[in-house]
Amino acid sequence: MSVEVYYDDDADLGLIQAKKVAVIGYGSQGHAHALSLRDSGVDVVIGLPVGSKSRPKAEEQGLRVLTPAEAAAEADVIMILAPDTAQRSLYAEAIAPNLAPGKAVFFGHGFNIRYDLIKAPADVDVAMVAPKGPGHLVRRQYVDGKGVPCLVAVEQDATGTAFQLALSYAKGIGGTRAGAIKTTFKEETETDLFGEQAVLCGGAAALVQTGFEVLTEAGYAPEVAYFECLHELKLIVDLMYEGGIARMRYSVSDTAEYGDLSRGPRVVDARVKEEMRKILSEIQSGEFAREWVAEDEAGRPNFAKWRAEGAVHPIEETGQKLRNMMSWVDRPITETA
Ligand SMILES: NC(=O)C1=CN([C@@H]2O[C@H](COP(=O)(O)OP(=O)(O)OC[C@H]3O[C@@H](n4cnc5c(N)ncnc54)[C@H](OP(=O)(O)O)[C@@H]3O)[C@@H](O)[C@H]2O)C=CC1
Ligand SMILES: CC[C@](O)(C(C)=O)C(=O)O
Ligand SMILES: [Mg+2]
Ligand SMILES: [Mg+2]
Repeated sequence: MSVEVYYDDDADLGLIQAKKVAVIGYGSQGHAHALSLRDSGVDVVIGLPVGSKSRPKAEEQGLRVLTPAEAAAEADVIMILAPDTAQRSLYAEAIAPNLAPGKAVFFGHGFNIRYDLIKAPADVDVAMVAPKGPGHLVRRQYVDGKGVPCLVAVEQDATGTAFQLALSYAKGIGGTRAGAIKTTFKEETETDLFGEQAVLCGGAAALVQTGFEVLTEAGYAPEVAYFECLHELKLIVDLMYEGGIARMRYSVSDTAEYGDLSRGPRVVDARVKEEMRKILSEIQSGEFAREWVAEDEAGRPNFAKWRAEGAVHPIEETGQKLRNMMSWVDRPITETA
């Protein structure tokens, strides 16, 4: 099955420049979309609740900030970049009452549409522009003249132009510099959740922490274990990013490559693969979504407990100390104006 990939020349920036865009939320993705759209010549307004701690940041960066309802009322395109768990009530209270035929509701991730938490009226466009990277890097890449690839999807095409408009939006945030892939809300949501749970965040964090624990519990210095299991991972992944696993294997020693080929499959073995399949089926069945929505409604007790446990894992203290010695590594996460 081949996918359709769109680049800058396939997208007409004029389509989004002709609209007023409300970006609702000014966090990781919100600030990146808003600032890059503005720099691409788009008329942007930010929607944030009164008292939101993001308000001063957006205002300092020269953006006009209204409440979500006011921003939605003014805009032709409403991009929802509040947390996934906040979107359902935000939509019901502030966005739905301010929709009109021909407007567009956009998402940066398909969670609320895929799991039927939001249902838009038939006369509006519903589309998605989902960058495949953290918001702060989406902005950094845009500023550096590069881009983070995006997934673009249309759930509802009331105007007949929803896809071209979404592609134009993707161009405005630098996505079509790297490539925008046409997909569906279902595919984006399920693969994004799987990727972050099994590989990118959950899998990688557990791999790093466990490797660090094995070395330090065996008596090796935490500093050596940190460099080995965390710091160097970025350098190894950089090679994979640039030229695939093959380039990484080309660059490491034969000894490392033999260890990789002979031991890697023992670490990520058939049991791990089976667990990954289970994780995927919980996503596909909606079990994960129900669990996460219930956890959020209960005040996030497990989330808070696990987050606190992670924050005091010994690798964090060791890392903090070592990163302080490498000024070029500890690059603060800033909202690049
Ligand atoms: N983080 C990422 O890089 C990626 C995120 N996404 C998707 O983008 C969306 C946004 O996620 P992310 O950027 O991580 O979110 P963040 O948690 O970083 O930021 C959320 C923003 O929304 C604001 N907010 C909170 N509640 C409301 C509300 N009820 N109404 C309006 N604004 C509100 C917050 O304000 P305050 O400061 O007051 O809390 C904050 O500005 C999600 O759908 C996510 O899945 C997709 C790809 C990557
Ligand atoms: C990998 C995590 C992510 O899906 C992302 C940055 O793409 C997210 O939801 O933040
Ligand atoms: Mg993602
Ligand atoms: Mg995600």
